[in-house]
Amino acid sequence: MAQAPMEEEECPELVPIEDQAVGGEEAEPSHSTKIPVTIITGYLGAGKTTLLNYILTEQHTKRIAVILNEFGEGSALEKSLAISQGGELYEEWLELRNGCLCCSVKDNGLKAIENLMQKKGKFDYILLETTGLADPGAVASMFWVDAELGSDIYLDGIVSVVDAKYGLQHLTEEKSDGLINEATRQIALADLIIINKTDLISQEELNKIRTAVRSINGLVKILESQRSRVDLCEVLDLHAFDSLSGISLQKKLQHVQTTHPHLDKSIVTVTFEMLGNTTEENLNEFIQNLLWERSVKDKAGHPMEVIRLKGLVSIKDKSHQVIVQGVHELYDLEETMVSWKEDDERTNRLVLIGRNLDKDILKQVFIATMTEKQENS
Ligand SMILES: Nc1nc2c(ncn2[C@@H]2O[C@H](COP(=O)(O)OP(=O)(O)OP(=O)(O)O)[C@@H](O)[C@H]2O)c(=O)[nH]1
Ligand SMILES: [Zn+2]
Repeated sequence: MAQAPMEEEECPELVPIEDQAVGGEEAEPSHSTKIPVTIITGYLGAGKTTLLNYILTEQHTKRIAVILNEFGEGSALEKSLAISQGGELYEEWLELRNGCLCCSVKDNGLKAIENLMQKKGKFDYILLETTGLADPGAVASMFWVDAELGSDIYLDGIVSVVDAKYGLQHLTEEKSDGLINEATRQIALADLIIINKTDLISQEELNKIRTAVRSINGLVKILESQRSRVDLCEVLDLHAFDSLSGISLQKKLQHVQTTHPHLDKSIVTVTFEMLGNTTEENLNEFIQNLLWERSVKDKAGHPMEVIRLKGLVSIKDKSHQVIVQGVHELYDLEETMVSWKEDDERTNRLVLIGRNLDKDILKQVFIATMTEKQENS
């Protein structure tokens, strides 16, 4: 179950979600009948639309719906949701009641998708292109949370297209409010990175951008492309957010290394492993202190800011490995299909991507949370 902190900001004029219980469909749709959504993000002009078009022309077995997510900054009250399928373009107008992306999209965007599916029949796949300045975390969260509401859509993965020529420049742009810039967020959150437009740069420049991307996200798979031409098996059906990714995550986690600040002074990947079992309660406490309370601080006293969290942990009395997923303040624990063998050493491995992260402190806090409650109980 994805967990979110209690909403503190006020969220005016939320449109109530109607038609929740249409017909007698009580059983949650099984995974195979749910429709995956891949979020395609990347800075302005990086090659997102080119990738979408490439997928649409290459993919002939799936009915793919494409959503151009023009929601975002600014005060525009109406935005269009264009959906193309098999070359036809449908457009629906959405009214955004306020400027808040997460609130408006959550209630209107999904509704529009669901309405469209009712009208046009089911799709096999949804591709959603965000605007270049979007924080994909907000968009990802809405699909993730909605999965709890019995929606038949699930988040498959976040793909970020990086402009080979201007990517470095985008990553170093400083925001006046001191927040993490969008280009960096898009890389931190990605399950797959495509460095596109490699025709425009030298091998040396390519190495530089690769290094920069890797320094931010130590976990992500990196592809290179021209005109966004990549093997579609690497893009679709990643299952990056569900327990099916348990096996591949296990392999991946073994190779992740803590990265060191490179460009942006502070965004890094930190990974650590702790032998033993934890409990669900302790794990929740650790994660909530980190993501919600922001009470875990680095040596200089800055709160650690986690954008993406992944892990495989061992919960006492559970026979299978448990996968931990986090995007911003949302997180989720789910039992995988990978069981602990008799002679396996039970272990917990976490990967965190974010700012002001200090591996030693994180490890200490994790251990402290693990032992604290066990002694009490
Ligand atoms: N040289 C070169 N140009 C490319 C490549 N891929 C895409 N382009 C061009 O780059 C421009 C932007 O591509 P888009 O796919 O529209 O980029 P986008 O990320 O969707 O852009 P926005 O939606 O405006 O943020 C277009 O003119 C493309 O033709 C590439 O590999 N090499
Ligand atoms: Zn585009």
